[in-house]
Amino acid sequence: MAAQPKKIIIDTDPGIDDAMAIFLALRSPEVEVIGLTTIYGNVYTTLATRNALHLLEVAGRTDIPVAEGSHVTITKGTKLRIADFVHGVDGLGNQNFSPPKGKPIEQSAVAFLIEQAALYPGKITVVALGPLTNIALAIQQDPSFLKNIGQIVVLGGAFGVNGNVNPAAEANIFGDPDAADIVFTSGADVLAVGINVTHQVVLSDADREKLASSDGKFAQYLCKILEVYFSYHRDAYGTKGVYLHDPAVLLAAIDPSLFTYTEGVVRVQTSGITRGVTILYNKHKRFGEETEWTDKPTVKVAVTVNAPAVVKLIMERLMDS
Ligand SMILES: O=c1[nH]cnc2c1ncn2[C@@H]1O[C@H](CO)[C@@H](O)[C@H]1O
Repeated sequence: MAAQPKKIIIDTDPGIDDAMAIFLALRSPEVEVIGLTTIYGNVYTTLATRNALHLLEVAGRTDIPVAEGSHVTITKGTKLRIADFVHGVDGLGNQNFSPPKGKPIEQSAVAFLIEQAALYPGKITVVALGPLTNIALAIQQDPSFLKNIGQIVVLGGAFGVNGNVNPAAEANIFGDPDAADIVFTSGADVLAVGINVTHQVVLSDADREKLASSDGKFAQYLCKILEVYFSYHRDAYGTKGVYLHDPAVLLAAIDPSLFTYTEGVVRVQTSGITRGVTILYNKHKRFGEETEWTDKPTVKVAVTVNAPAVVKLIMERLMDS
């Protein structure tokens, strides 16, 4: 008998690469998307909700609930850093899509996360593609969430490399460093995939042409919205391709064997010039003194990725849609 698909909730701030990840999930028989929860990051939360509903309408999957997440950081910060220069002002490549017909469910993202984890104890994977506010709030608000949640797969961090917001910090962690530190030290089964790994997963110009020439519904849609993302990468990195952060991380939730991992304690700097930096203690040295890493739960952190296999799988699934 075929294995039951893994139930996933995607916590997302769509976002062009978020759109790819959501479509990829909907084309992946290994997982069942039981809901989308929204968060600020690439766009403000209100627009993230609108875009999540829109993407599900494009996919013909309005059966999937969307629960709106926090509009502020866990410390109630409202000076959010929004990456409209990466994704366009609408978050989806400046396409002026008409507003979605659907509405988010009444329940908040945090309430939805807590409820679903309790309904399916140990069975749900949260794929967190934005700042970690909703997940940290779920951890704080209900002690049962930590016990009930299966795995939390996080796109976040820059382990041993420069960030993408500044030399220290990666965008999702920078968005809410306090929330990230709560999640990483919570004791949950956390797998973090940082940009040290996702920067190896590149969609080239040639790949994009291949997507454009396929008649896959998702491929066609994505080709429309990808131009802004390509142009940002050309300006910021001088590359002709784009980084597939979110879809790569979705695949880490689906098939962990596409990546290799290490395990250790991750702490996040929450202030100062290195605010948002992620530091993994690899346990190679036993420190004589207590540190801020001592006696904290460990998480898994991705180290390498089989990039050709990941890009191939993403392409295949988006073209076959
Ligand atoms: O330069 C950037 N600033 C802010 N966000 C970015 C930048 N580049 C990519 N992303 C977005 O942040 C996540 C990965 O860190 C991805 O979701 C990507 O779309």
